[in-house]
Amino acid sequence: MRYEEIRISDLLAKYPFASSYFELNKLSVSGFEDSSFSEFLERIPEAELEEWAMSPEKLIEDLTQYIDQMSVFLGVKENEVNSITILPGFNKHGEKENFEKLTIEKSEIVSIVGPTGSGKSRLLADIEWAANKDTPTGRSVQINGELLDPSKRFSTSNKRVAQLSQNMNFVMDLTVEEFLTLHAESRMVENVEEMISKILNAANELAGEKFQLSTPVTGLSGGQSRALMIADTAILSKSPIVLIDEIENAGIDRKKALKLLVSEEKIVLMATHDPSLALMADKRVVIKNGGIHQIIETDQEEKSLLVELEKMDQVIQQMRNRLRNGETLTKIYKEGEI
Ligand SMILES: Nc1ncnc2c1ncn2[C@@H]1O[C@H](COP(=O)(O)OP(=O)(O)OP(=O)(O)O)[C@@H](O)[C@H]1O
Repeated sequence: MRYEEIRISDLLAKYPFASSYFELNKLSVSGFEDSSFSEFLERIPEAELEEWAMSPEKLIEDLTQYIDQMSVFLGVKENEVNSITILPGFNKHGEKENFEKLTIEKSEIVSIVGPTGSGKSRLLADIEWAANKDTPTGRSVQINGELLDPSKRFSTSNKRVAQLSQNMNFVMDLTVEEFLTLHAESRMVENVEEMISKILNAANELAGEKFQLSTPVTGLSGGQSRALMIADTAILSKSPIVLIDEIENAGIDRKKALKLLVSEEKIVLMATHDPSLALMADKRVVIKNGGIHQIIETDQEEKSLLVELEKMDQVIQQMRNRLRNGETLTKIYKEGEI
C-alpha cells in the first residue's frame, strides 16, 4: 500500500512522525483525516501549489522517502530481509554461470570457496550492491524475491549489509565503552548499559584474551577488534545480511562467531579457504573463473568430518601456543604429546 493512498488518520496512527512532515511543508491536513494524502492534494487549488512552487508528485515522493527513512532510523520498520536470490551472470570468459537460481534464507550460512582471484569477493560485492546486471559479472540479486529500486539500492540510511573483513582498524580515540555507547545511542537502544555488557560478554567469548570496557579501541589486538565487531554486528546492528571476507586468521573462536550471527537470524555469506568454516555452512558456492561453477549442500557425512577437523585444529592450536612460549615442537610431536 502506498502511503499517499492510506487515510491520513490511519497514516498518522501508524507513523506519528509523519505529522512533522506535514508541518514542515505547511500542509494543513487537519479536517482531512478521512481522506488520503492524494485526495488532500487534489483539493489544493493549482494557484496555491504554484505559489508555493510545489508539485503533488514531488510531495508524494518526499513523503514516501521521509516515512521510509524515519522508519528505518527509528527501527520501526526493520530492513526486513527474509531471503536473497542470486540470478546468473557470466564468468570471466563470458560464459553463462552454471546454476539457475540460488536463494538464501534467514539464518542460513553460505560459504564461498574457490582459488585466489577467482571472484569470491566480487560475489560478496554483487550482494552488497544488490547488483542489477550492472557489475562485471552481469548478475542480479533480488531481496525478498524482488529487484530493489535504485533509491533503496543506494540509500545510505538503509543498512542492509554489514561487512566484516580481515582489516578492521579503528582510527577513533575512544574506549570500548564509549564506542559501544555511541553505537547503541545512534540505534536508539533503550537500555544502553545492558546492551553494552551483552556485547562485551559476547566479544570476550570470541576473543582469546579478554578485554575491558575501559580498553581504548586502538589498543585492541586484531583478534579482539574483530571479536568486538562481530558481537556488535550480531547484537546491535540491524543489518540483516552479514558478508564476511575471510576470518580464518582472525584469532577468534570462529565457530562461536558464526553461531552468534546465525542465532540473531542473519543471512551470512563468507568467503573462505578454511575447510572447517566451509563445512559449518549449509551450502557452499564454488567459484571458478569469476563464475558460480557449483553449489554444494553440506550433507551429514561431510558435517561429521568437522569433528576430525576440530581435532586437527586443536593440534595446530597447541603447536601455536608452544611456539609462542618459546618451546620446540619436534620432540613433543614425535612423542605423541600433541
Ligand atoms: N565474472 C566476472 N567477470 C569479470 N571480472 C570478474 C568476474 N568475477 C570476478 N572478476 C574480477 O576478477 C578479479 C578478482 O576477483 P576477486 O577479488 O573477487 O577474487 P577472490 O576470489 O576474492 O580472490 P582472493 O581469494 O585472492 O581474495 C576482480 O577484479 C573482479 O572484479
